[in-house]
Amino acid sequence: MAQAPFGVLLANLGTPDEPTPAAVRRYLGEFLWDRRVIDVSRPVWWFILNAFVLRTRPKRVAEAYASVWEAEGSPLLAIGRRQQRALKAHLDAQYGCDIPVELGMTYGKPTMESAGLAFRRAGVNRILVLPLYPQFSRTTTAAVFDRLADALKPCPDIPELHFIRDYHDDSAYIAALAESVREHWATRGRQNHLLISWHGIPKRYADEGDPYPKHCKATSEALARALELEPDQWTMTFQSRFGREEWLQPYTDETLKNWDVKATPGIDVICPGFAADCLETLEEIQEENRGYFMEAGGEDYSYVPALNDRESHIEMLAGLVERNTRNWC
Ligand SMILES: C=CC1=C(C)c2cc3[nH]c(cc4nc(cc5[nH]c(cc1n2)c(C)c5CCC(=O)O)C(CCC(=O)O)=C4C)c(C)c3C=C
Ligand SMILES: [Fe+2]
Ligand SMILES: [Fe+2]
Repeated sequence: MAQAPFGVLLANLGTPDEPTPAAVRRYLGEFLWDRRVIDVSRPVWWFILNAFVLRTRPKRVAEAYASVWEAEGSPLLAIGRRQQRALKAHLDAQYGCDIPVELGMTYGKPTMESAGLAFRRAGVNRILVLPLYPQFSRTTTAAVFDRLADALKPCPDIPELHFIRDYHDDSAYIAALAESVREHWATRGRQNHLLISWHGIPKRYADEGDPYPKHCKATSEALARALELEPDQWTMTFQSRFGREEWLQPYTDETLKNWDVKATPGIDVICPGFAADCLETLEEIQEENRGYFMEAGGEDYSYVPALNDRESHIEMLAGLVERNTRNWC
């Protein structure tokens, strides 16, 4: 086979190795120490993190992970591996050569270093970095950038890199989301309303210039347009609050607890910011938040799965790769 013109690094957040308090503690210790995620002054945050957060949170969160753990491991990693294999098969056929596709996590395994080593072994010195975050945020996309730069620090030479910053308004991404909702309606029945839930960030980060909420709004509006929804047929909210600071509003859990169930007894819920299902969708959205809605008197609550390794998602990612590597082919 011909020499590969480039490699693709699929980057995602990372996940614990096991659904145990010890493994979750290791994972959270690395994740929550990143200044891109939490920017509180280091001595103050070191004390809060070690004296409180890492003493209490891992046990509860490990139980939540255990409830969604798959035979292949954490859903985020298991689905990430399936995405990696499917994208590679697609690109190999498209380019007629062996295109290395590696998975690298910002926190935990597989590390960015292991991905870099695989590219070196394959002999590629041009790498397309594709963070699996459609909407840019300093807390996720910029953290990939930092982690990659750290991984490259010991290298005497570095590869040529192209970094995809976001794809929140990519037409194939919006079409894949709309297709997944239509398919869900066809198989599970259509509810009265679509709730579009996004992982939140502290409001202060947005006030300081993080474009994340603007990207979420643009994706939500484009999806609603693609599905021909009227403004009163969809709502956008933010989930996964952490700490005491104000986060982006409206909050998903509060919205569901106060839902007007008489007017709208059934809802479909989608989380377009997650390229792969994970703890935040499978446990927090599909279980915990369903509970709030049903307790409020709701009748039907139906979660539309993430794009995961569905064909239209892989084709969309292959399209991004193609457009961003034209100079290299
Ligand atoms: C200050 C804390 C956090 C910010 C800011 C944040 C932003 C953010 N996160 C994602 C995507 C994911 N987050 C996931 C889990 C998770 N997130 C936080 C905290 C912040 N996230 C924590 C503490 C956790 C772990 C679980 C817990 O302790 O509650 C995951 C799932 C990982 C998995 O293993 O399944 C994802 C994915 C985005 C997109 C985002 C900002 C845009
Ligand atoms: Fe998060
Ligand atoms: Fe959560």
